[in-house]
Amino acid sequence: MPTLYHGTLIHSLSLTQLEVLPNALLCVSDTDGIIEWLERGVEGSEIQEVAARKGVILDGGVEVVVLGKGEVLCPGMIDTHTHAPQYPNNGLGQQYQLLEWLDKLTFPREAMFADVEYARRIYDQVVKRNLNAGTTTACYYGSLHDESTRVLADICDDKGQRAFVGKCCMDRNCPPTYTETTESCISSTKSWLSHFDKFTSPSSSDSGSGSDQSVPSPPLVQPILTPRFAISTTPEVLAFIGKLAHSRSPSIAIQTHLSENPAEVEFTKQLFPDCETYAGVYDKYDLLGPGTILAHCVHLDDKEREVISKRGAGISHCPTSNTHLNSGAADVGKMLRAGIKVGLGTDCGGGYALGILPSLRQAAGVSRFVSWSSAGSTASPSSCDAQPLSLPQLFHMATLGGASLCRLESRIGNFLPGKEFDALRIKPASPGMWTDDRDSPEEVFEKWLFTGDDRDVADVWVRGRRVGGAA
Ligand SMILES: Nc1nc2[nH]cnc2c(=O)[nH]1
Ligand SMILES: [Zn+2]
Repeated sequence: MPTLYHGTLIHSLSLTQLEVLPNALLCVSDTDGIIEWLERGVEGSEIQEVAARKGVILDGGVEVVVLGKGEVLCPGMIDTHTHAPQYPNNGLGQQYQLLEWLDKLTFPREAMFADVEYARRIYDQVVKRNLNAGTTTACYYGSLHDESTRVLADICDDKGQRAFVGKCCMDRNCPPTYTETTESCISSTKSWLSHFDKFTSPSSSDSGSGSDQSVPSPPLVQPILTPRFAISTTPEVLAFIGKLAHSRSPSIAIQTHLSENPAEVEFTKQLFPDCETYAGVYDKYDLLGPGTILAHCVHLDDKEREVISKRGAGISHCPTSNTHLNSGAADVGKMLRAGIKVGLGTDCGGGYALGILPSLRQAAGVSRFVSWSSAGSTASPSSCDAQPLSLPQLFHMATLGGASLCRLESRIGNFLPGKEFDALRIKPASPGMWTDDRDSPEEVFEKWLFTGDDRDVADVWVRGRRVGGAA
C-alpha cells in the first residue's frame, strides 16, 4: 500500500528555482520509498477522487498524511562533510588555527575511539541527533579505527540514515598516540571496505514499484575512501586510494580536505614540491573525479577551480567551521561560476553546530561579507559578479546540490517522481510566536531556515520510512 502526502511542498529544481507547491498530493510506494506520482493543486476535498484516478483507492490500508496549515514538506538535508568522532568537541577551539586545533583537541579526542564501546555510545547519539535535526544523508569521517568505523556504518543502517562512512587514513605527521603505519592503513582500509558488502540495494531484494530507474538504487550506507588530507597521508597511501577508488564501477566515493587554512597550504606545498598546486596533489594521485568531495576549499586559485571543475569533483562548503577555526571566507560564487558542484557541510567539530541550518545561515552571512569586500577592494567589472548567495542557491546547496556531490541527484534532493522520499515535515513548534496565520508557506519556510531548529522538524523520512522527528 502506498502512502499519500497532502499539503504544501517546497523543493529545489536548480540553483535558481525554488518551487512552492500548495495543495500538492504525493504518492510514495511502501515497498521501496519511491515517489510514484505528484499532483499539483489538489484541494483537500479532491484527494479521494484524484487518488482513484491514479489507481489508488483510499480504504483502511492507505495512509494519508495531511499537513496542517502552516506546515511545509521539504526534502531532507544533506551534510556533505562531518566528523562523527568529533561531536563531543563541538563548541571548542575557536582560539586555534587548524594545525594547532588538530594537535590540541582533535587528535586526542579521535584517539578515544579505539574503544569500540565508547564509539558505539557516541555514534548512536550522533546519528540520532543528526536525523532529528533533518540530516537525512551524511558524509561521515570516522576515526582511523576500522572496527569503530564499522560500528558507525551499522548504526546509520539501523537507524535508517542515508550515509557515506569513511575510515580515516593518516599515516604521517600525526602524534604517536594517534597514527597508523602505511601497511596498517592499507590493510585496515581493505578490511573496513569489505564490511560494506553486507549493505544491499533495496531493489535487488524486492521487485520495487513505480520507478523507471533502470539501475538499482545503491545501498543506504556506502563506503567513502577518506585520506585525512595531503599532510597526513603518504604518497603511497594516496596512490593506493586512487587505484582502489577506480577498481570498481562506479568508482568508490572519496572525501578529503583541501585548502582550508594558509599554513596547511604552505606545509602541503613543502611536502609535494613537484606539484604546482594543492589540488594538483590530489589530481596527481587520481583522487579527483565525480565521486570526490573536497571539504572547505577556502584558498583556491583559478587553476585549482579549473581542475576541480574539469574532473567533476564537488566542494563541501563549511562556513561555520571556516569561521570558527579562523580559516577564512570561501568564495562560493567563484566556485559556482567555475561550474563546480557545491554542497553544505557542518564539519563538526571544526564547525560547532549540528544540522545543516546553521551552515546555511552562515553561508548566507559569509557570502555577504565576500561580496562587500570584493566590491570595496576592486573597481573591476568582475566585482559585479560577487553577489550574496540567494535563498534558492542556499537551499539548493542544502539539498539537491549536496545530492549531486554524493552522485545521488537522480535519487534524492527533491520530490520529482521516480526519486526516493527523503523528506522533512516542518511544523513550527511555537505557532503564534514566530509564525502566524498571515504568513504564506514561503514565509514560514524562510523563517524556519533562518530561525528554526529540530523542535520544528516534526517528522523525518528516509526512503519512505519514518526515522526521526519531534512529533
Ligand atoms: N576541519 C578539519 N580540517 C581537517 N584537516 C585535516 N583534518 C581535519 C579535521 O579533522 N577537520
Ligand atoms: Zn573536516
